[in-house]
Parts: sequence; C-alpha cells; structure tokens
Amino acid sequence: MSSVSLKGIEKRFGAVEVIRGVDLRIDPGEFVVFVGPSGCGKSTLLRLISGLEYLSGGELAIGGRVVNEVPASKRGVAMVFQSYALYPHLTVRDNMGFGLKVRKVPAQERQKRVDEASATLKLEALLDRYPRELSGGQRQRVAIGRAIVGNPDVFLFDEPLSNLDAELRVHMRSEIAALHKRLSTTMIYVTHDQIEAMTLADKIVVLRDGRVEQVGSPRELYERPANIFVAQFIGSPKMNLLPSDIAPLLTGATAADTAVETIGIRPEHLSVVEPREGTLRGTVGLCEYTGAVTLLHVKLPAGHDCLVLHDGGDMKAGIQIGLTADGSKVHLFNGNGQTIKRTEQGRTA
Ligand SMILES: Nc1ncnc2c1ncn2[C@@H]1O[C@H](COP(=O)(O)OP(=O)(O)OP(=O)(O)O)[C@@H](O)[C@H]1O
Repeated sequence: MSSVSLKGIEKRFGAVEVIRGVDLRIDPGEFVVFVGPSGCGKSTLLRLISGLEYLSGGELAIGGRVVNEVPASKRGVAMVFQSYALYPHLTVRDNMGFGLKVRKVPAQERQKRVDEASATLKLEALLDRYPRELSGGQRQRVAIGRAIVGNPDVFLFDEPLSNLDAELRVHMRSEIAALHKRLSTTMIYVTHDQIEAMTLADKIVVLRDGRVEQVGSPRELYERPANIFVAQFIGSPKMNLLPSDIAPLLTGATAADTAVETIGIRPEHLSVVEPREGTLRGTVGLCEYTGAVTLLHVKLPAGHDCLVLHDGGDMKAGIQIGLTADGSKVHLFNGNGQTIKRTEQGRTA
C-alpha cells in the first residue's frame, strides 16, 4: 500500500501540451478512477505514473519517494492493459512468472507466487494453456495475475475490461472490486464506463484537456458537481440544461437569483404530471422503453429539449405532459458554467 502524489505534473509531446499541471493526492489503499472525454490525457497520466513516459514537469512521488528519475521496473507499480499484452508463445504459468524471472526471483518463490495468484483468480486449471486457448475474460485474468505476482504497491489499470462483452464486464468488475478488498493495494483505474467508475471508485478524478476539473467521491460528483462540464459528464443519461427562467415553472419556487443563468436537472429527477396551467409543459417525442423505465424525449417551449426517466405507466409520442421537480434537485450555474452553491435555507450563496 502506497500513497501517490502528483504535484504540477506536465507532459508535452513535442509542442503539444497533453497534461497541463495536475495536482493530486492518492491515499494508501485508495481506489481512484480517472474519467474524461477521449483524448483528455487519462492514459498519458497513468503511463507517467507507471514510468512508461517521462515527465515534462512537476514532481511524482510513490510511497513518499520522488520517482521522477526512477525507471518503471523500480517504482513498485504494475500495469494491466486493455490489450492484455500477454506473450503468445508462453503458457499461462510462464506469462505470470515472466516478470519475476527477469527480476531473478528464485524458481521456488516464483512458483509459490504464481500458485497463490492463480488460486486468487481461479486460474489453476488453465496454467498450462497458451493465450490463444483462452477466452477474453480468462486472458484478462492472466494479465491481472501477472500484475499480482510482483506484489506491487500500486496497481494501474488502463481500461482493462473494454474488450469484454457486457456480461463478462459486469462479472470482472465485481472480481476487481473483490480483489481490491482482499489486497487493499492502491489502485488507479482508467475507464470510459460510467458504471465502472461509479461502482469501483473511492474517488473519481474528472479530467478535461489535460487538467483536473473535479475530484470527489462518486456521490459528491453526482450530487454536487462543481460545474456544467462535470454535471453533464457524471450520470447517465446526461443532466438536462435549461435557461434559468424555466426554474419557477418547474419547481413552483418564485425567487430567482439573477446570477443563475442555467439550471440543470437530471432525467431521473423530473416527474410527469397533468399539463396544468403554471406547470412546465411539453410534448412527448421519442419514447425509449427499456423495461423498468422509459426514456422520454420531451419538446419544451422555445425549442428546448429535455430527457425524462419515467417509471410510470404507458407513454406515447405526441401527448402533452407537465413536468415538475423537487427544487433541491435543481442545480444552478452562473454564466461561466460554475455551480452556484445553495445555503442551508435553500437560497443561493
Ligand atoms: N506518443 C504520443 N505522441 C504524441 N501525442 C500523443 C502521444 N500519446 C498521446 N498523445 C496525445 O495526447 C492526448 C491524450 O492522449 P491519451 O491517450 O492520454 O488520452 P485518453 O484520455 O486516454 O484518451 P482515450 O479515452 O481516447 O483513450 C491525445 O491528444 C493524444 O493524441
């Protein structure tokens, strides 16, 4: 278990600035997930921590030791890649033991660690197979096993489940959560998948264009996003954004803060009511029935659209509905897209 500390981390590829001053503190044993749009620098940041890329600026410490000049093999980290990166000509046993062999760990110790890891990951029956003889999920388990045998202080995962089908992803996700519980090792995990991020993370780091937008627990980011970017990035389907003058119609509240330019309301926090005078009224467009809930695409006045997660009865395109929301679930943003915080009394501060 080690802490990881990033201070003013920068990375340039030639003239292109990819990481633009990242400060982050990861506590020992924490499960931290990096999310952000494609190209925002998630993998680059992970590769900088692993030592696969050199820093252009800043200071990186693992377990309190500055490792800027320390090679990847001496940082006490192990990385698991999306592509598994197994050696095709080696058996599962030899793939898992390969790193230890390179580090000249004696054969007996190697075997012990491979046996332990394969028991943890239920790979015992597969030890003599080659990667081509394994399913995607089994290959990923071998890749994780190879990382475990080195007893790393920090695990780094770069989208480890994105090549697996939906069912296997859910299964492997729970295995990774169980692994973290059992080993209590610090883990840093990059993903595109909202559910993976929300369910695995102690702490989510939202990145945008090489900078950190917000760091917080999944609940903090969902309930108290710092700005419109995070508000729309966390949560699926996306938060609706509407002009602030719609707020009184939606919640029945009268007082409007002039600093509020945009309001945000999540599709799951809108309720469908009778389209009475004085409520926010709209026309149902597309209805996407998914079983437990239906996602309604609703046309509002003045050309605005919003999404509503509806768990009530049947709904048909073309009908008029009213929409209401609990005022405490409405997010308020200023003209710069920053969240305007409420005080205890519900007024803006
Ligand atoms: N070796 C490299 N040389 C030049 N540019 C690079 C190199 N590696 C990455 N980049 C650029 O750095 C930026 C960040 O890439 P990175 O792979 O870290 O993003 P990401 O957030 O992981 O994206 P994705 O979610 O699509 O995997 C991209 O614009 C990418 O083109």
